[in-house]
Amino acid sequence: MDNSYKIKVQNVTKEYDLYKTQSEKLRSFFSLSNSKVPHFWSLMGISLEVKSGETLGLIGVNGSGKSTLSNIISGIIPQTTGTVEVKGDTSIIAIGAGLRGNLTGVENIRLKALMQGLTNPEIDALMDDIVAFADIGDFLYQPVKSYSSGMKSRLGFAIAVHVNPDILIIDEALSVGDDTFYQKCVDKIAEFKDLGKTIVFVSHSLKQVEILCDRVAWIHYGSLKALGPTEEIVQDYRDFTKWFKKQTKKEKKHFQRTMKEGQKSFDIDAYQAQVTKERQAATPDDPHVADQVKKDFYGSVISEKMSWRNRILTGVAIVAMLFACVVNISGHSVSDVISNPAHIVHPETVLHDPNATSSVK
Ligand SMILES: Nc1ncnc2c1ncn2[C@@H]1O[C@H](COP(=O)(O)OP(=O)(O)OP(=O)(O)O)[C@@H](O)[C@H]1O
Repeated sequence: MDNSYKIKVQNVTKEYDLYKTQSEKLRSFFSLSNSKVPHFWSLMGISLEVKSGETLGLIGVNGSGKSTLSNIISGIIPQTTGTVEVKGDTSIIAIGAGLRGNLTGVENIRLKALMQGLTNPEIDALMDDIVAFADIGDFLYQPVKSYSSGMKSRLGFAIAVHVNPDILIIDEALSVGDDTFYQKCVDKIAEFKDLGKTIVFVSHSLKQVEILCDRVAWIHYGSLKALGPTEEIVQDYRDFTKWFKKQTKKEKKHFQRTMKEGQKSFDIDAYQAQVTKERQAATPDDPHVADQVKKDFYGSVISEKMSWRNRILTGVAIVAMLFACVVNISGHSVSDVISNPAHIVHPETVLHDPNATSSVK
């Protein structure tokens, strides 16, 4: 196995605002509301590398952040902070990921393949193989929204493995298929491994993880709890689930609540300060560490909230648009209204006054 990395994730966090309504979300986007929206940190600073030709498993309890991480690596959702370097074309297989519900299976095959950079003749040459692998019969000509989760998984898997990606991200795709399809997928994944492709494999099935993965990352309530050889990490995780199962109902609830509270109260500034301190300790002679950390945290992310500059520009654009609308309704030209603003509120005096100097548009 080549030791260079294919995927490098550094200090990645993901914050969600827990809006109650769409209007609350819209108001917050324009920062028109000061009401405190509760936050939730789905990821609280994940750093890991996936080596070229490696299969990395992502395991963890429900809601721990596995899909969030795989979606960030695939570029489906942006991270809140941190950097993600991906060398190669990823292709994600998650149930329904990237499939458009209103398009048929065949249309989805073409769309996803085109998005992956294939030409129409290349897609035509692959079509029969993809159709045979998916094996969903006439449903191929039906809109995907009518598919069962197993059918979506079959189609998604069939497309992803045939467009020849460098990196394959498989998120729980095997859990919904029947036994025949499962075996076909396992064989295909093994084929991919033999070809030296890089795979990120998200699964609750520790057996599948043991069969397929070289290393495993255990994501635990938004943090990277452990990363290492499959056997060791899977054993640690089994020990944890055994311990958890032994707890009383009340203890389990308390544990889960405490972990989730930690995700709600995560302090991104304190995390940035901690990373800065660690890097300064490692490179004490470098005076630019703080600036570099800031760049690493925020340099490659697009803010999901508006900056003050953009808010001002948006405000100016809205005022200009409203002004143009009112001028249009008044029947005057822009220059008339600017030289005599009263025209805007007395349009009829101009429209019907033959002595008026203003021109009517
Ligand atoms: N759009 C969203 N808005 C708010 N919270 C979200 C959103 N998407 C995910 N989350 C939260 O982020 C956390 C991580 O979710 P994620 O789907 O990544 O977990 P997971 O480990 O893949 O879970 P599972 O094993 O159940 O598939 C969960 O608590 C989830 O509720």
